[in-house]
Parts: sequence; C-alpha cells; structure tokens
Amino acid sequence: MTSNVPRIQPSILAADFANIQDEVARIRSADGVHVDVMDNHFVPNLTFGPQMVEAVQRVSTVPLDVHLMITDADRWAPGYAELGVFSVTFHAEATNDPVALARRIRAIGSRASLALKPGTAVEPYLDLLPEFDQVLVMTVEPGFGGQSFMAEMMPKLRTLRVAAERHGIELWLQVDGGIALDTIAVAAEAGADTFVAGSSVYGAADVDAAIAGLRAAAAHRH
Ligand SMILES: O=C(CO)[C@H](O)[C@H](O)COP(=O)(O)O
Ligand SMILES: [Co+2]
Repeated sequence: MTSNVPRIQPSILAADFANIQDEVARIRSADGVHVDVMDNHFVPNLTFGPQMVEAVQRVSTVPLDVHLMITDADRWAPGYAELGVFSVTFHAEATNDPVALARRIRAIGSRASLALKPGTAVEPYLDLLPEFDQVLVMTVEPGFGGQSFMAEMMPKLRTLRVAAERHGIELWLQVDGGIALDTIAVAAEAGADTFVAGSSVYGAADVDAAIAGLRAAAAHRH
C-alpha cells in the first residue's frame, strides 16, 4: 500500500456481494480495499469470515485492510494475519491484551491496527502507540454502512496525532464511517491520513472519480 497520504480505502461492505471479483477490480485506483468482518456478536451484523477474506486477497490488485468487528480477537485475529493480508485491525473492546495481540500480528507479517468504538477513550492507549502501525478511530457505531459521520470524534484524532509525534513514530491514523466529500476534509484536518469509504465510493456512478475526489478533498487539508 502506498505510504503517500491521503490513502483512500473503499469498503466492500457497500459492494455487490454477488459480484465481488468485479467489485474489487473496480477500485484498483484506490490505496487498498477495506474488508469488514462482522460476527453477529461484537456487532449486530454478519458478513465475511476467513474464507472470503482469502478469496478477496486472491483477486485484489490492492492491499487488504481487514477490519475485525468480532469478539475474542485474541483467538481469531492471528488467523487473518496468516492469510497474508496487509493490515489487521482488531477492536480495543474485544481483546484482553492489545499489546500481545499486536505483537503476534506483526510477528506473522501483517501491520497491527487498533480500533476504537465511539464510546472508547483514547487516553489509555497513548503510551502503547509504538506497538501499533495504525489506529482506527470509528466515526460511526460499528455494524453498518451508510451512517452519519460523527464529527465529535475529531479530538481523538488530534490527541493521537500529537502522541504519535511525541513518540516519533509513523502511525497511520484511519477513520471509518460516513466518510464522503463533505466530511473527509474535517477528518484530514484533525490528523487522519487513511480514509475508509463505503457508500460514497461504491454508491457513486464513477468510482474512479469518487476516489480521486476524496483524495483531493483530503489532500487539501494536509
Ligand atoms: O466498519 C464499517 C461499519 O462498521 C464500515 O467500514 C463503514 O461503515 C463504511 O461504510 P460507510 O462509508 O458507508 O459509512
Ligand atoms: Co470498517
């Protein structure tokens, strides 16, 4: 995945599941593909498991960014890293030991990413940031696409950006939920550099133009 910012990662949650190979090919101008794994326990929705992630990995020309919305991440997340995906995101609320899990994911060879639900404070994790390659600040309640962007999450991004600079690390700051042309600049200005966009990309008539438009709108603020 390019380390050039801003990075745009369309979410296949908003794609046509009956046509997934073409849907993944359609976003080849993006910086990655975001794959939302939901288990009907951590969130009230059910999507893919490892077999589907492996299939997407086989046909995708862009790196896979796997977002695990599952309970017991300590048990299941390493298996996703073993598929060879670029990045594995697990939720802070779903692990007993985020540092140990991040170390396992990194040792397998994927980037380790920590996600925070809207109600989860960022402060307990600030001293641990060097253990992660990315932090995902959720800007909707996880579970469904097409929800409204929560601008009140922006202070978390600012806090993370300052803390990453204090640590002197290259931490990717990702936002997920309600990212569109009218919200992406706000998140970029707050410090996000990596943007998940489901409905605003797959719902567009011209997917490439939607990706380019998001990139331009975010770049404006960097
Ligand atoms: O993790 C997610 C939902 O839990 C999705 O990645 C996110 O909602 C993307 O969809 P949209 O851009 O339509 O909000
Ligand atoms: Co997601």
